[in-house]
Amino acid sequence: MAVKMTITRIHAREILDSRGNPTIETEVTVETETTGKKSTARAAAPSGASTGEFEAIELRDGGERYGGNGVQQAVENVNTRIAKALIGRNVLRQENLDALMLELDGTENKGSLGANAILSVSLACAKAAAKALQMPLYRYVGGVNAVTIPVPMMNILNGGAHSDNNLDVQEFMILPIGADSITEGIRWCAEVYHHLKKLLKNRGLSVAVGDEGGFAPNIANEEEAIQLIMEAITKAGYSCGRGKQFMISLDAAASEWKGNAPGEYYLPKSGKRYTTDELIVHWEKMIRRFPIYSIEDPLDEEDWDGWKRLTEKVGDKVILVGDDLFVTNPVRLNKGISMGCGNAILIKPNQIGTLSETMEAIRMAKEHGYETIMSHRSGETEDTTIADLSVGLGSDLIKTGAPCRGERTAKYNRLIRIEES
Ligand SMILES: O=C(O)[C@@H](CO)OP(=O)(O)O
Ligand SMILES: [Mg+2]
Repeated sequence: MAVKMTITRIHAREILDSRGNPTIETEVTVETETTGKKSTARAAAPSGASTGEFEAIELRDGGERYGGNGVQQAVENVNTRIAKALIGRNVLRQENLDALMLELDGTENKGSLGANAILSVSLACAKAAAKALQMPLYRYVGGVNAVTIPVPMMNILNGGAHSDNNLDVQEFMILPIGADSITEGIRWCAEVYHHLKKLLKNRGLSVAVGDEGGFAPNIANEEEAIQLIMEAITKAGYSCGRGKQFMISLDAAASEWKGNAPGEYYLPKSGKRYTTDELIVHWEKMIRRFPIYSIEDPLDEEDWDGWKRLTEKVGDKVILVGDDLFVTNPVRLNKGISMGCGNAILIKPNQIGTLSETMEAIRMAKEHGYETIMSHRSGETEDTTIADLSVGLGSDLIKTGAPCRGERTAKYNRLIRIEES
């Protein structure tokens, strides 16, 4: 006999994210048929700043309230249209629930209900199901396969769209690849973070932080930023390089560098211009010079041919991560796989809008040998769902910001607890 856990209540509200912008949070209550016991769980949608052009639509109200950023329409969509369609359904049928919301939305990009509305319901349903079954979320989504903890990629220096002042590259991350556990890896990263702070202070540079908690000093260029980070790693007593304790990852977020025409790049802060081929040469040099584990969005989201050429040239030396390129979308990932673009995918559930499609993207990536990196957004809440998903869905890595700011540490701390369990 199939177990039935019926959705009895769905309620959304508008809350604040870490940038002080409104976002949507949804609560789902389910009743276990055999016992009559009720379980409630909630999930919130995060929000990006350097959003990919091909992401599912995040519904915002427009108008004057919250400068147009309100999500009252998305809240209304959950409390009326989605609630009506899902109440009475079995919460254990996640795929079915997600498919129902897609059907109800009826658009290609979830622009009718809003991907933020849909995601908050999709994740809250999974969390409520896990709670009703008295299991942690990672176990519910991963079953017996949930046995590995990802390596953290900590963004300790912010640039690009995440800070107004300094560098064109958006994120400078450290990876404790030599750590034996995530608890140890997180500690190493936090130690490096504090040494970087000291180094910056000693040089009279600002230690104010960007959106993801990394420092945002006025540094002249990317090379200097990486050198500083490597110095902080050494000062903290660790080694840096392939096969050593730490490696470095970058998120160029090059879709923010659109030039006048396709194949042309303009870096807004330094004022530099590149063609696709010049940028490829630039990345080849950077990889030769520094211990770089991965580069995310090294090229624009529409520069498929450039991605293919770059992957052919350096794909055996470095991980090339598609964020804006793939937008967690199985259709775009499929195109990238068949063309040979990149060798890893960033997984952001809110780029696609449902848990089922997120799982599909991960399944496809794994099947084709692409690394998977679970990721936060630059606008986050204290919701820790992605920590559980990273374990449950077997992500190789997780990027969720600096070891400071509560919305970031909430995820790292959750991973420490999962590891202990
Ligand atoms: O580009 C990214 O990878 C993300 C998260 O770090 O930034 P945003 O959420 O602003 O898109
Ligand atoms: Mg990115």
